[in-house]
Amino acid sequence: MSDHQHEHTAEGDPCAADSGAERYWTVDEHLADILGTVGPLPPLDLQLLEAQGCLTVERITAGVDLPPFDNSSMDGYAVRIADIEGATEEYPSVLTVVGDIAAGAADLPVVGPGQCARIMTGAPLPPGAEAVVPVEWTDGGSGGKDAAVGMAPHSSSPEGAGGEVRVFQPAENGAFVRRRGDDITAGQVVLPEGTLLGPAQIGLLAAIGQDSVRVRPRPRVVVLSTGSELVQPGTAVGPGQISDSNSFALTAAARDAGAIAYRVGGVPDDAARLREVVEDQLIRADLVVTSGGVSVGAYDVVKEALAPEGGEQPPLGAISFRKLRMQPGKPQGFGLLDGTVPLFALPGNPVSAYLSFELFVRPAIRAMLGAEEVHRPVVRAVLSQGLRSPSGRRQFARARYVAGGPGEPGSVAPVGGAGSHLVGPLAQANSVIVVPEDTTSVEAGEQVEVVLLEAADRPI
Ligand SMILES: Nc1nc2c(c(=O)[nH]1)N[C@H]1C(S)=C(S)[C@@H](COP(=O)(O)OP(=O)(O)OC[C@H]3O[C@@H](n4cnc5c(N)ncnc54)[C@H](O)[C@@H]3O)O[C@H]1N2
Ligand code: MOO
Repeated sequence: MSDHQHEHTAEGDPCAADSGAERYWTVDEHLADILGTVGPLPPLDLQLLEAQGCLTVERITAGVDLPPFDNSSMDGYAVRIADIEGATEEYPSVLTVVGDIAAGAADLPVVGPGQCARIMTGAPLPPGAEAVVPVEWTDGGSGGKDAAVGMAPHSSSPEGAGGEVRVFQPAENGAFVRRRGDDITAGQVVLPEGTLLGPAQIGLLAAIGQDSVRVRPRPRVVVLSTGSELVQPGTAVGPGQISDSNSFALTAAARDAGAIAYRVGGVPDDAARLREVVEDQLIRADLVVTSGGVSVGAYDVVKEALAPEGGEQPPLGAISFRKLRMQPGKPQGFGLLDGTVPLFALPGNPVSAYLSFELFVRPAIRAMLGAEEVHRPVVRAVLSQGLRSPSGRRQFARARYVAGGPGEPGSVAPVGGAGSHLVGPLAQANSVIVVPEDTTSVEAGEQVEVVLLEAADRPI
């Protein structure tokens, strides 16, 4: 066995120390419990920019035509086509300019035979006009024979809105005119139910005059970490202390999943204090995530606070603490606070906490958002180095995945060892290799299942 393979054995891993008597849940049973408990949040009307990244809950119908009126797609002259038939550079049509129409103009001149109106892009086509000729096809009203390259600004040259203009080319009926309703007609369904609102969809809603939209809102996720050893990053780390990294990683992961996430810094190992904090946070939480304090240690306060045994206080909710057939992430707590707010009590080891979030909390957040696909993408890839795995556990080994060429599987290499404290390699990983419960080793060259943690597409 190579040194590298040795690193990936479960030897020395605390998760290997099972008592045997207790019932273990499978990963799939735990996930089924979660997805059977958590559902989409009730819809809300949100301001357009608040709704970015959310899914619509009803189809959106336009109440207006777009464009709302016939208008010019060019800066030029609004003309009657009979007046410019056969026009050439040598024999231009000479038209009388009866007015100047800016975008937003409401009072429009009538264009009669032999007449035209100077018109800007987006300005309404005046009555009588049938087409627009771009200013480049004219002398721009200069009286000269040469084509104009542009128009003098109205403020410095108001005379351009009068006098005469020479047109050097004919145009077809409707040339450079954007017709009312050629984009969208009133009554048309512009976004089906379940549309993900990105920039273009938000722009469309604004274009049809909507300032709010009915969506599944982003869940508000409160992340708290427990442990008296924790200090906040930026403050001095004393003997036996460590920086609280879980609350940062999990808050970032919650945002990445599409939630509005609130990070609550470390709560000391004091069950009464933790109960208070959780109760306070319930005001703003659609989902609560804690890390630490769920194994069998004397200071594992999350269990004590949330599922007190024989205590005086009633439990805050029905939180079940269980062991899973997985590594990392063996101890897990899940249930509803107050009968409504899901709480995930994740293990404290940083790798366990983060991977538990990706595998269990992220799907719950996405289910609350109303997403159809709640899981990270899974692919098959060729393992580039042998890997050992504990028996009876589904192992999630941190890895780097490289996509293959067209029609080819990608390749995947484990990074770091199996220790749940290894945050360095975790930051290099873009995926996890899934080794099934009954597999204790996989050889280089074999295909494995890989969960991609960095999807190419966005959260929902
Ligand atoms: N006798 C046993 N001991 C342990 C078992 C077991 O079955 N029997 N399970 C081990 C496994 S597996 C895990 S995972 C951990 C879970 O422990 P807890 O959830 O109770 O977490 P803590 O004890 O509070 O902390 C574990 C570890 O993680 C560090 N930690 C905690 N919070 C943070 C944070 N916010 N940021 C960074 N690091 C954090 C903490 O300092 C500990 O080193 O239990 C094993 N033990
Ligand atoms: O099972 Mo624990 O690996 O360190 O979460």
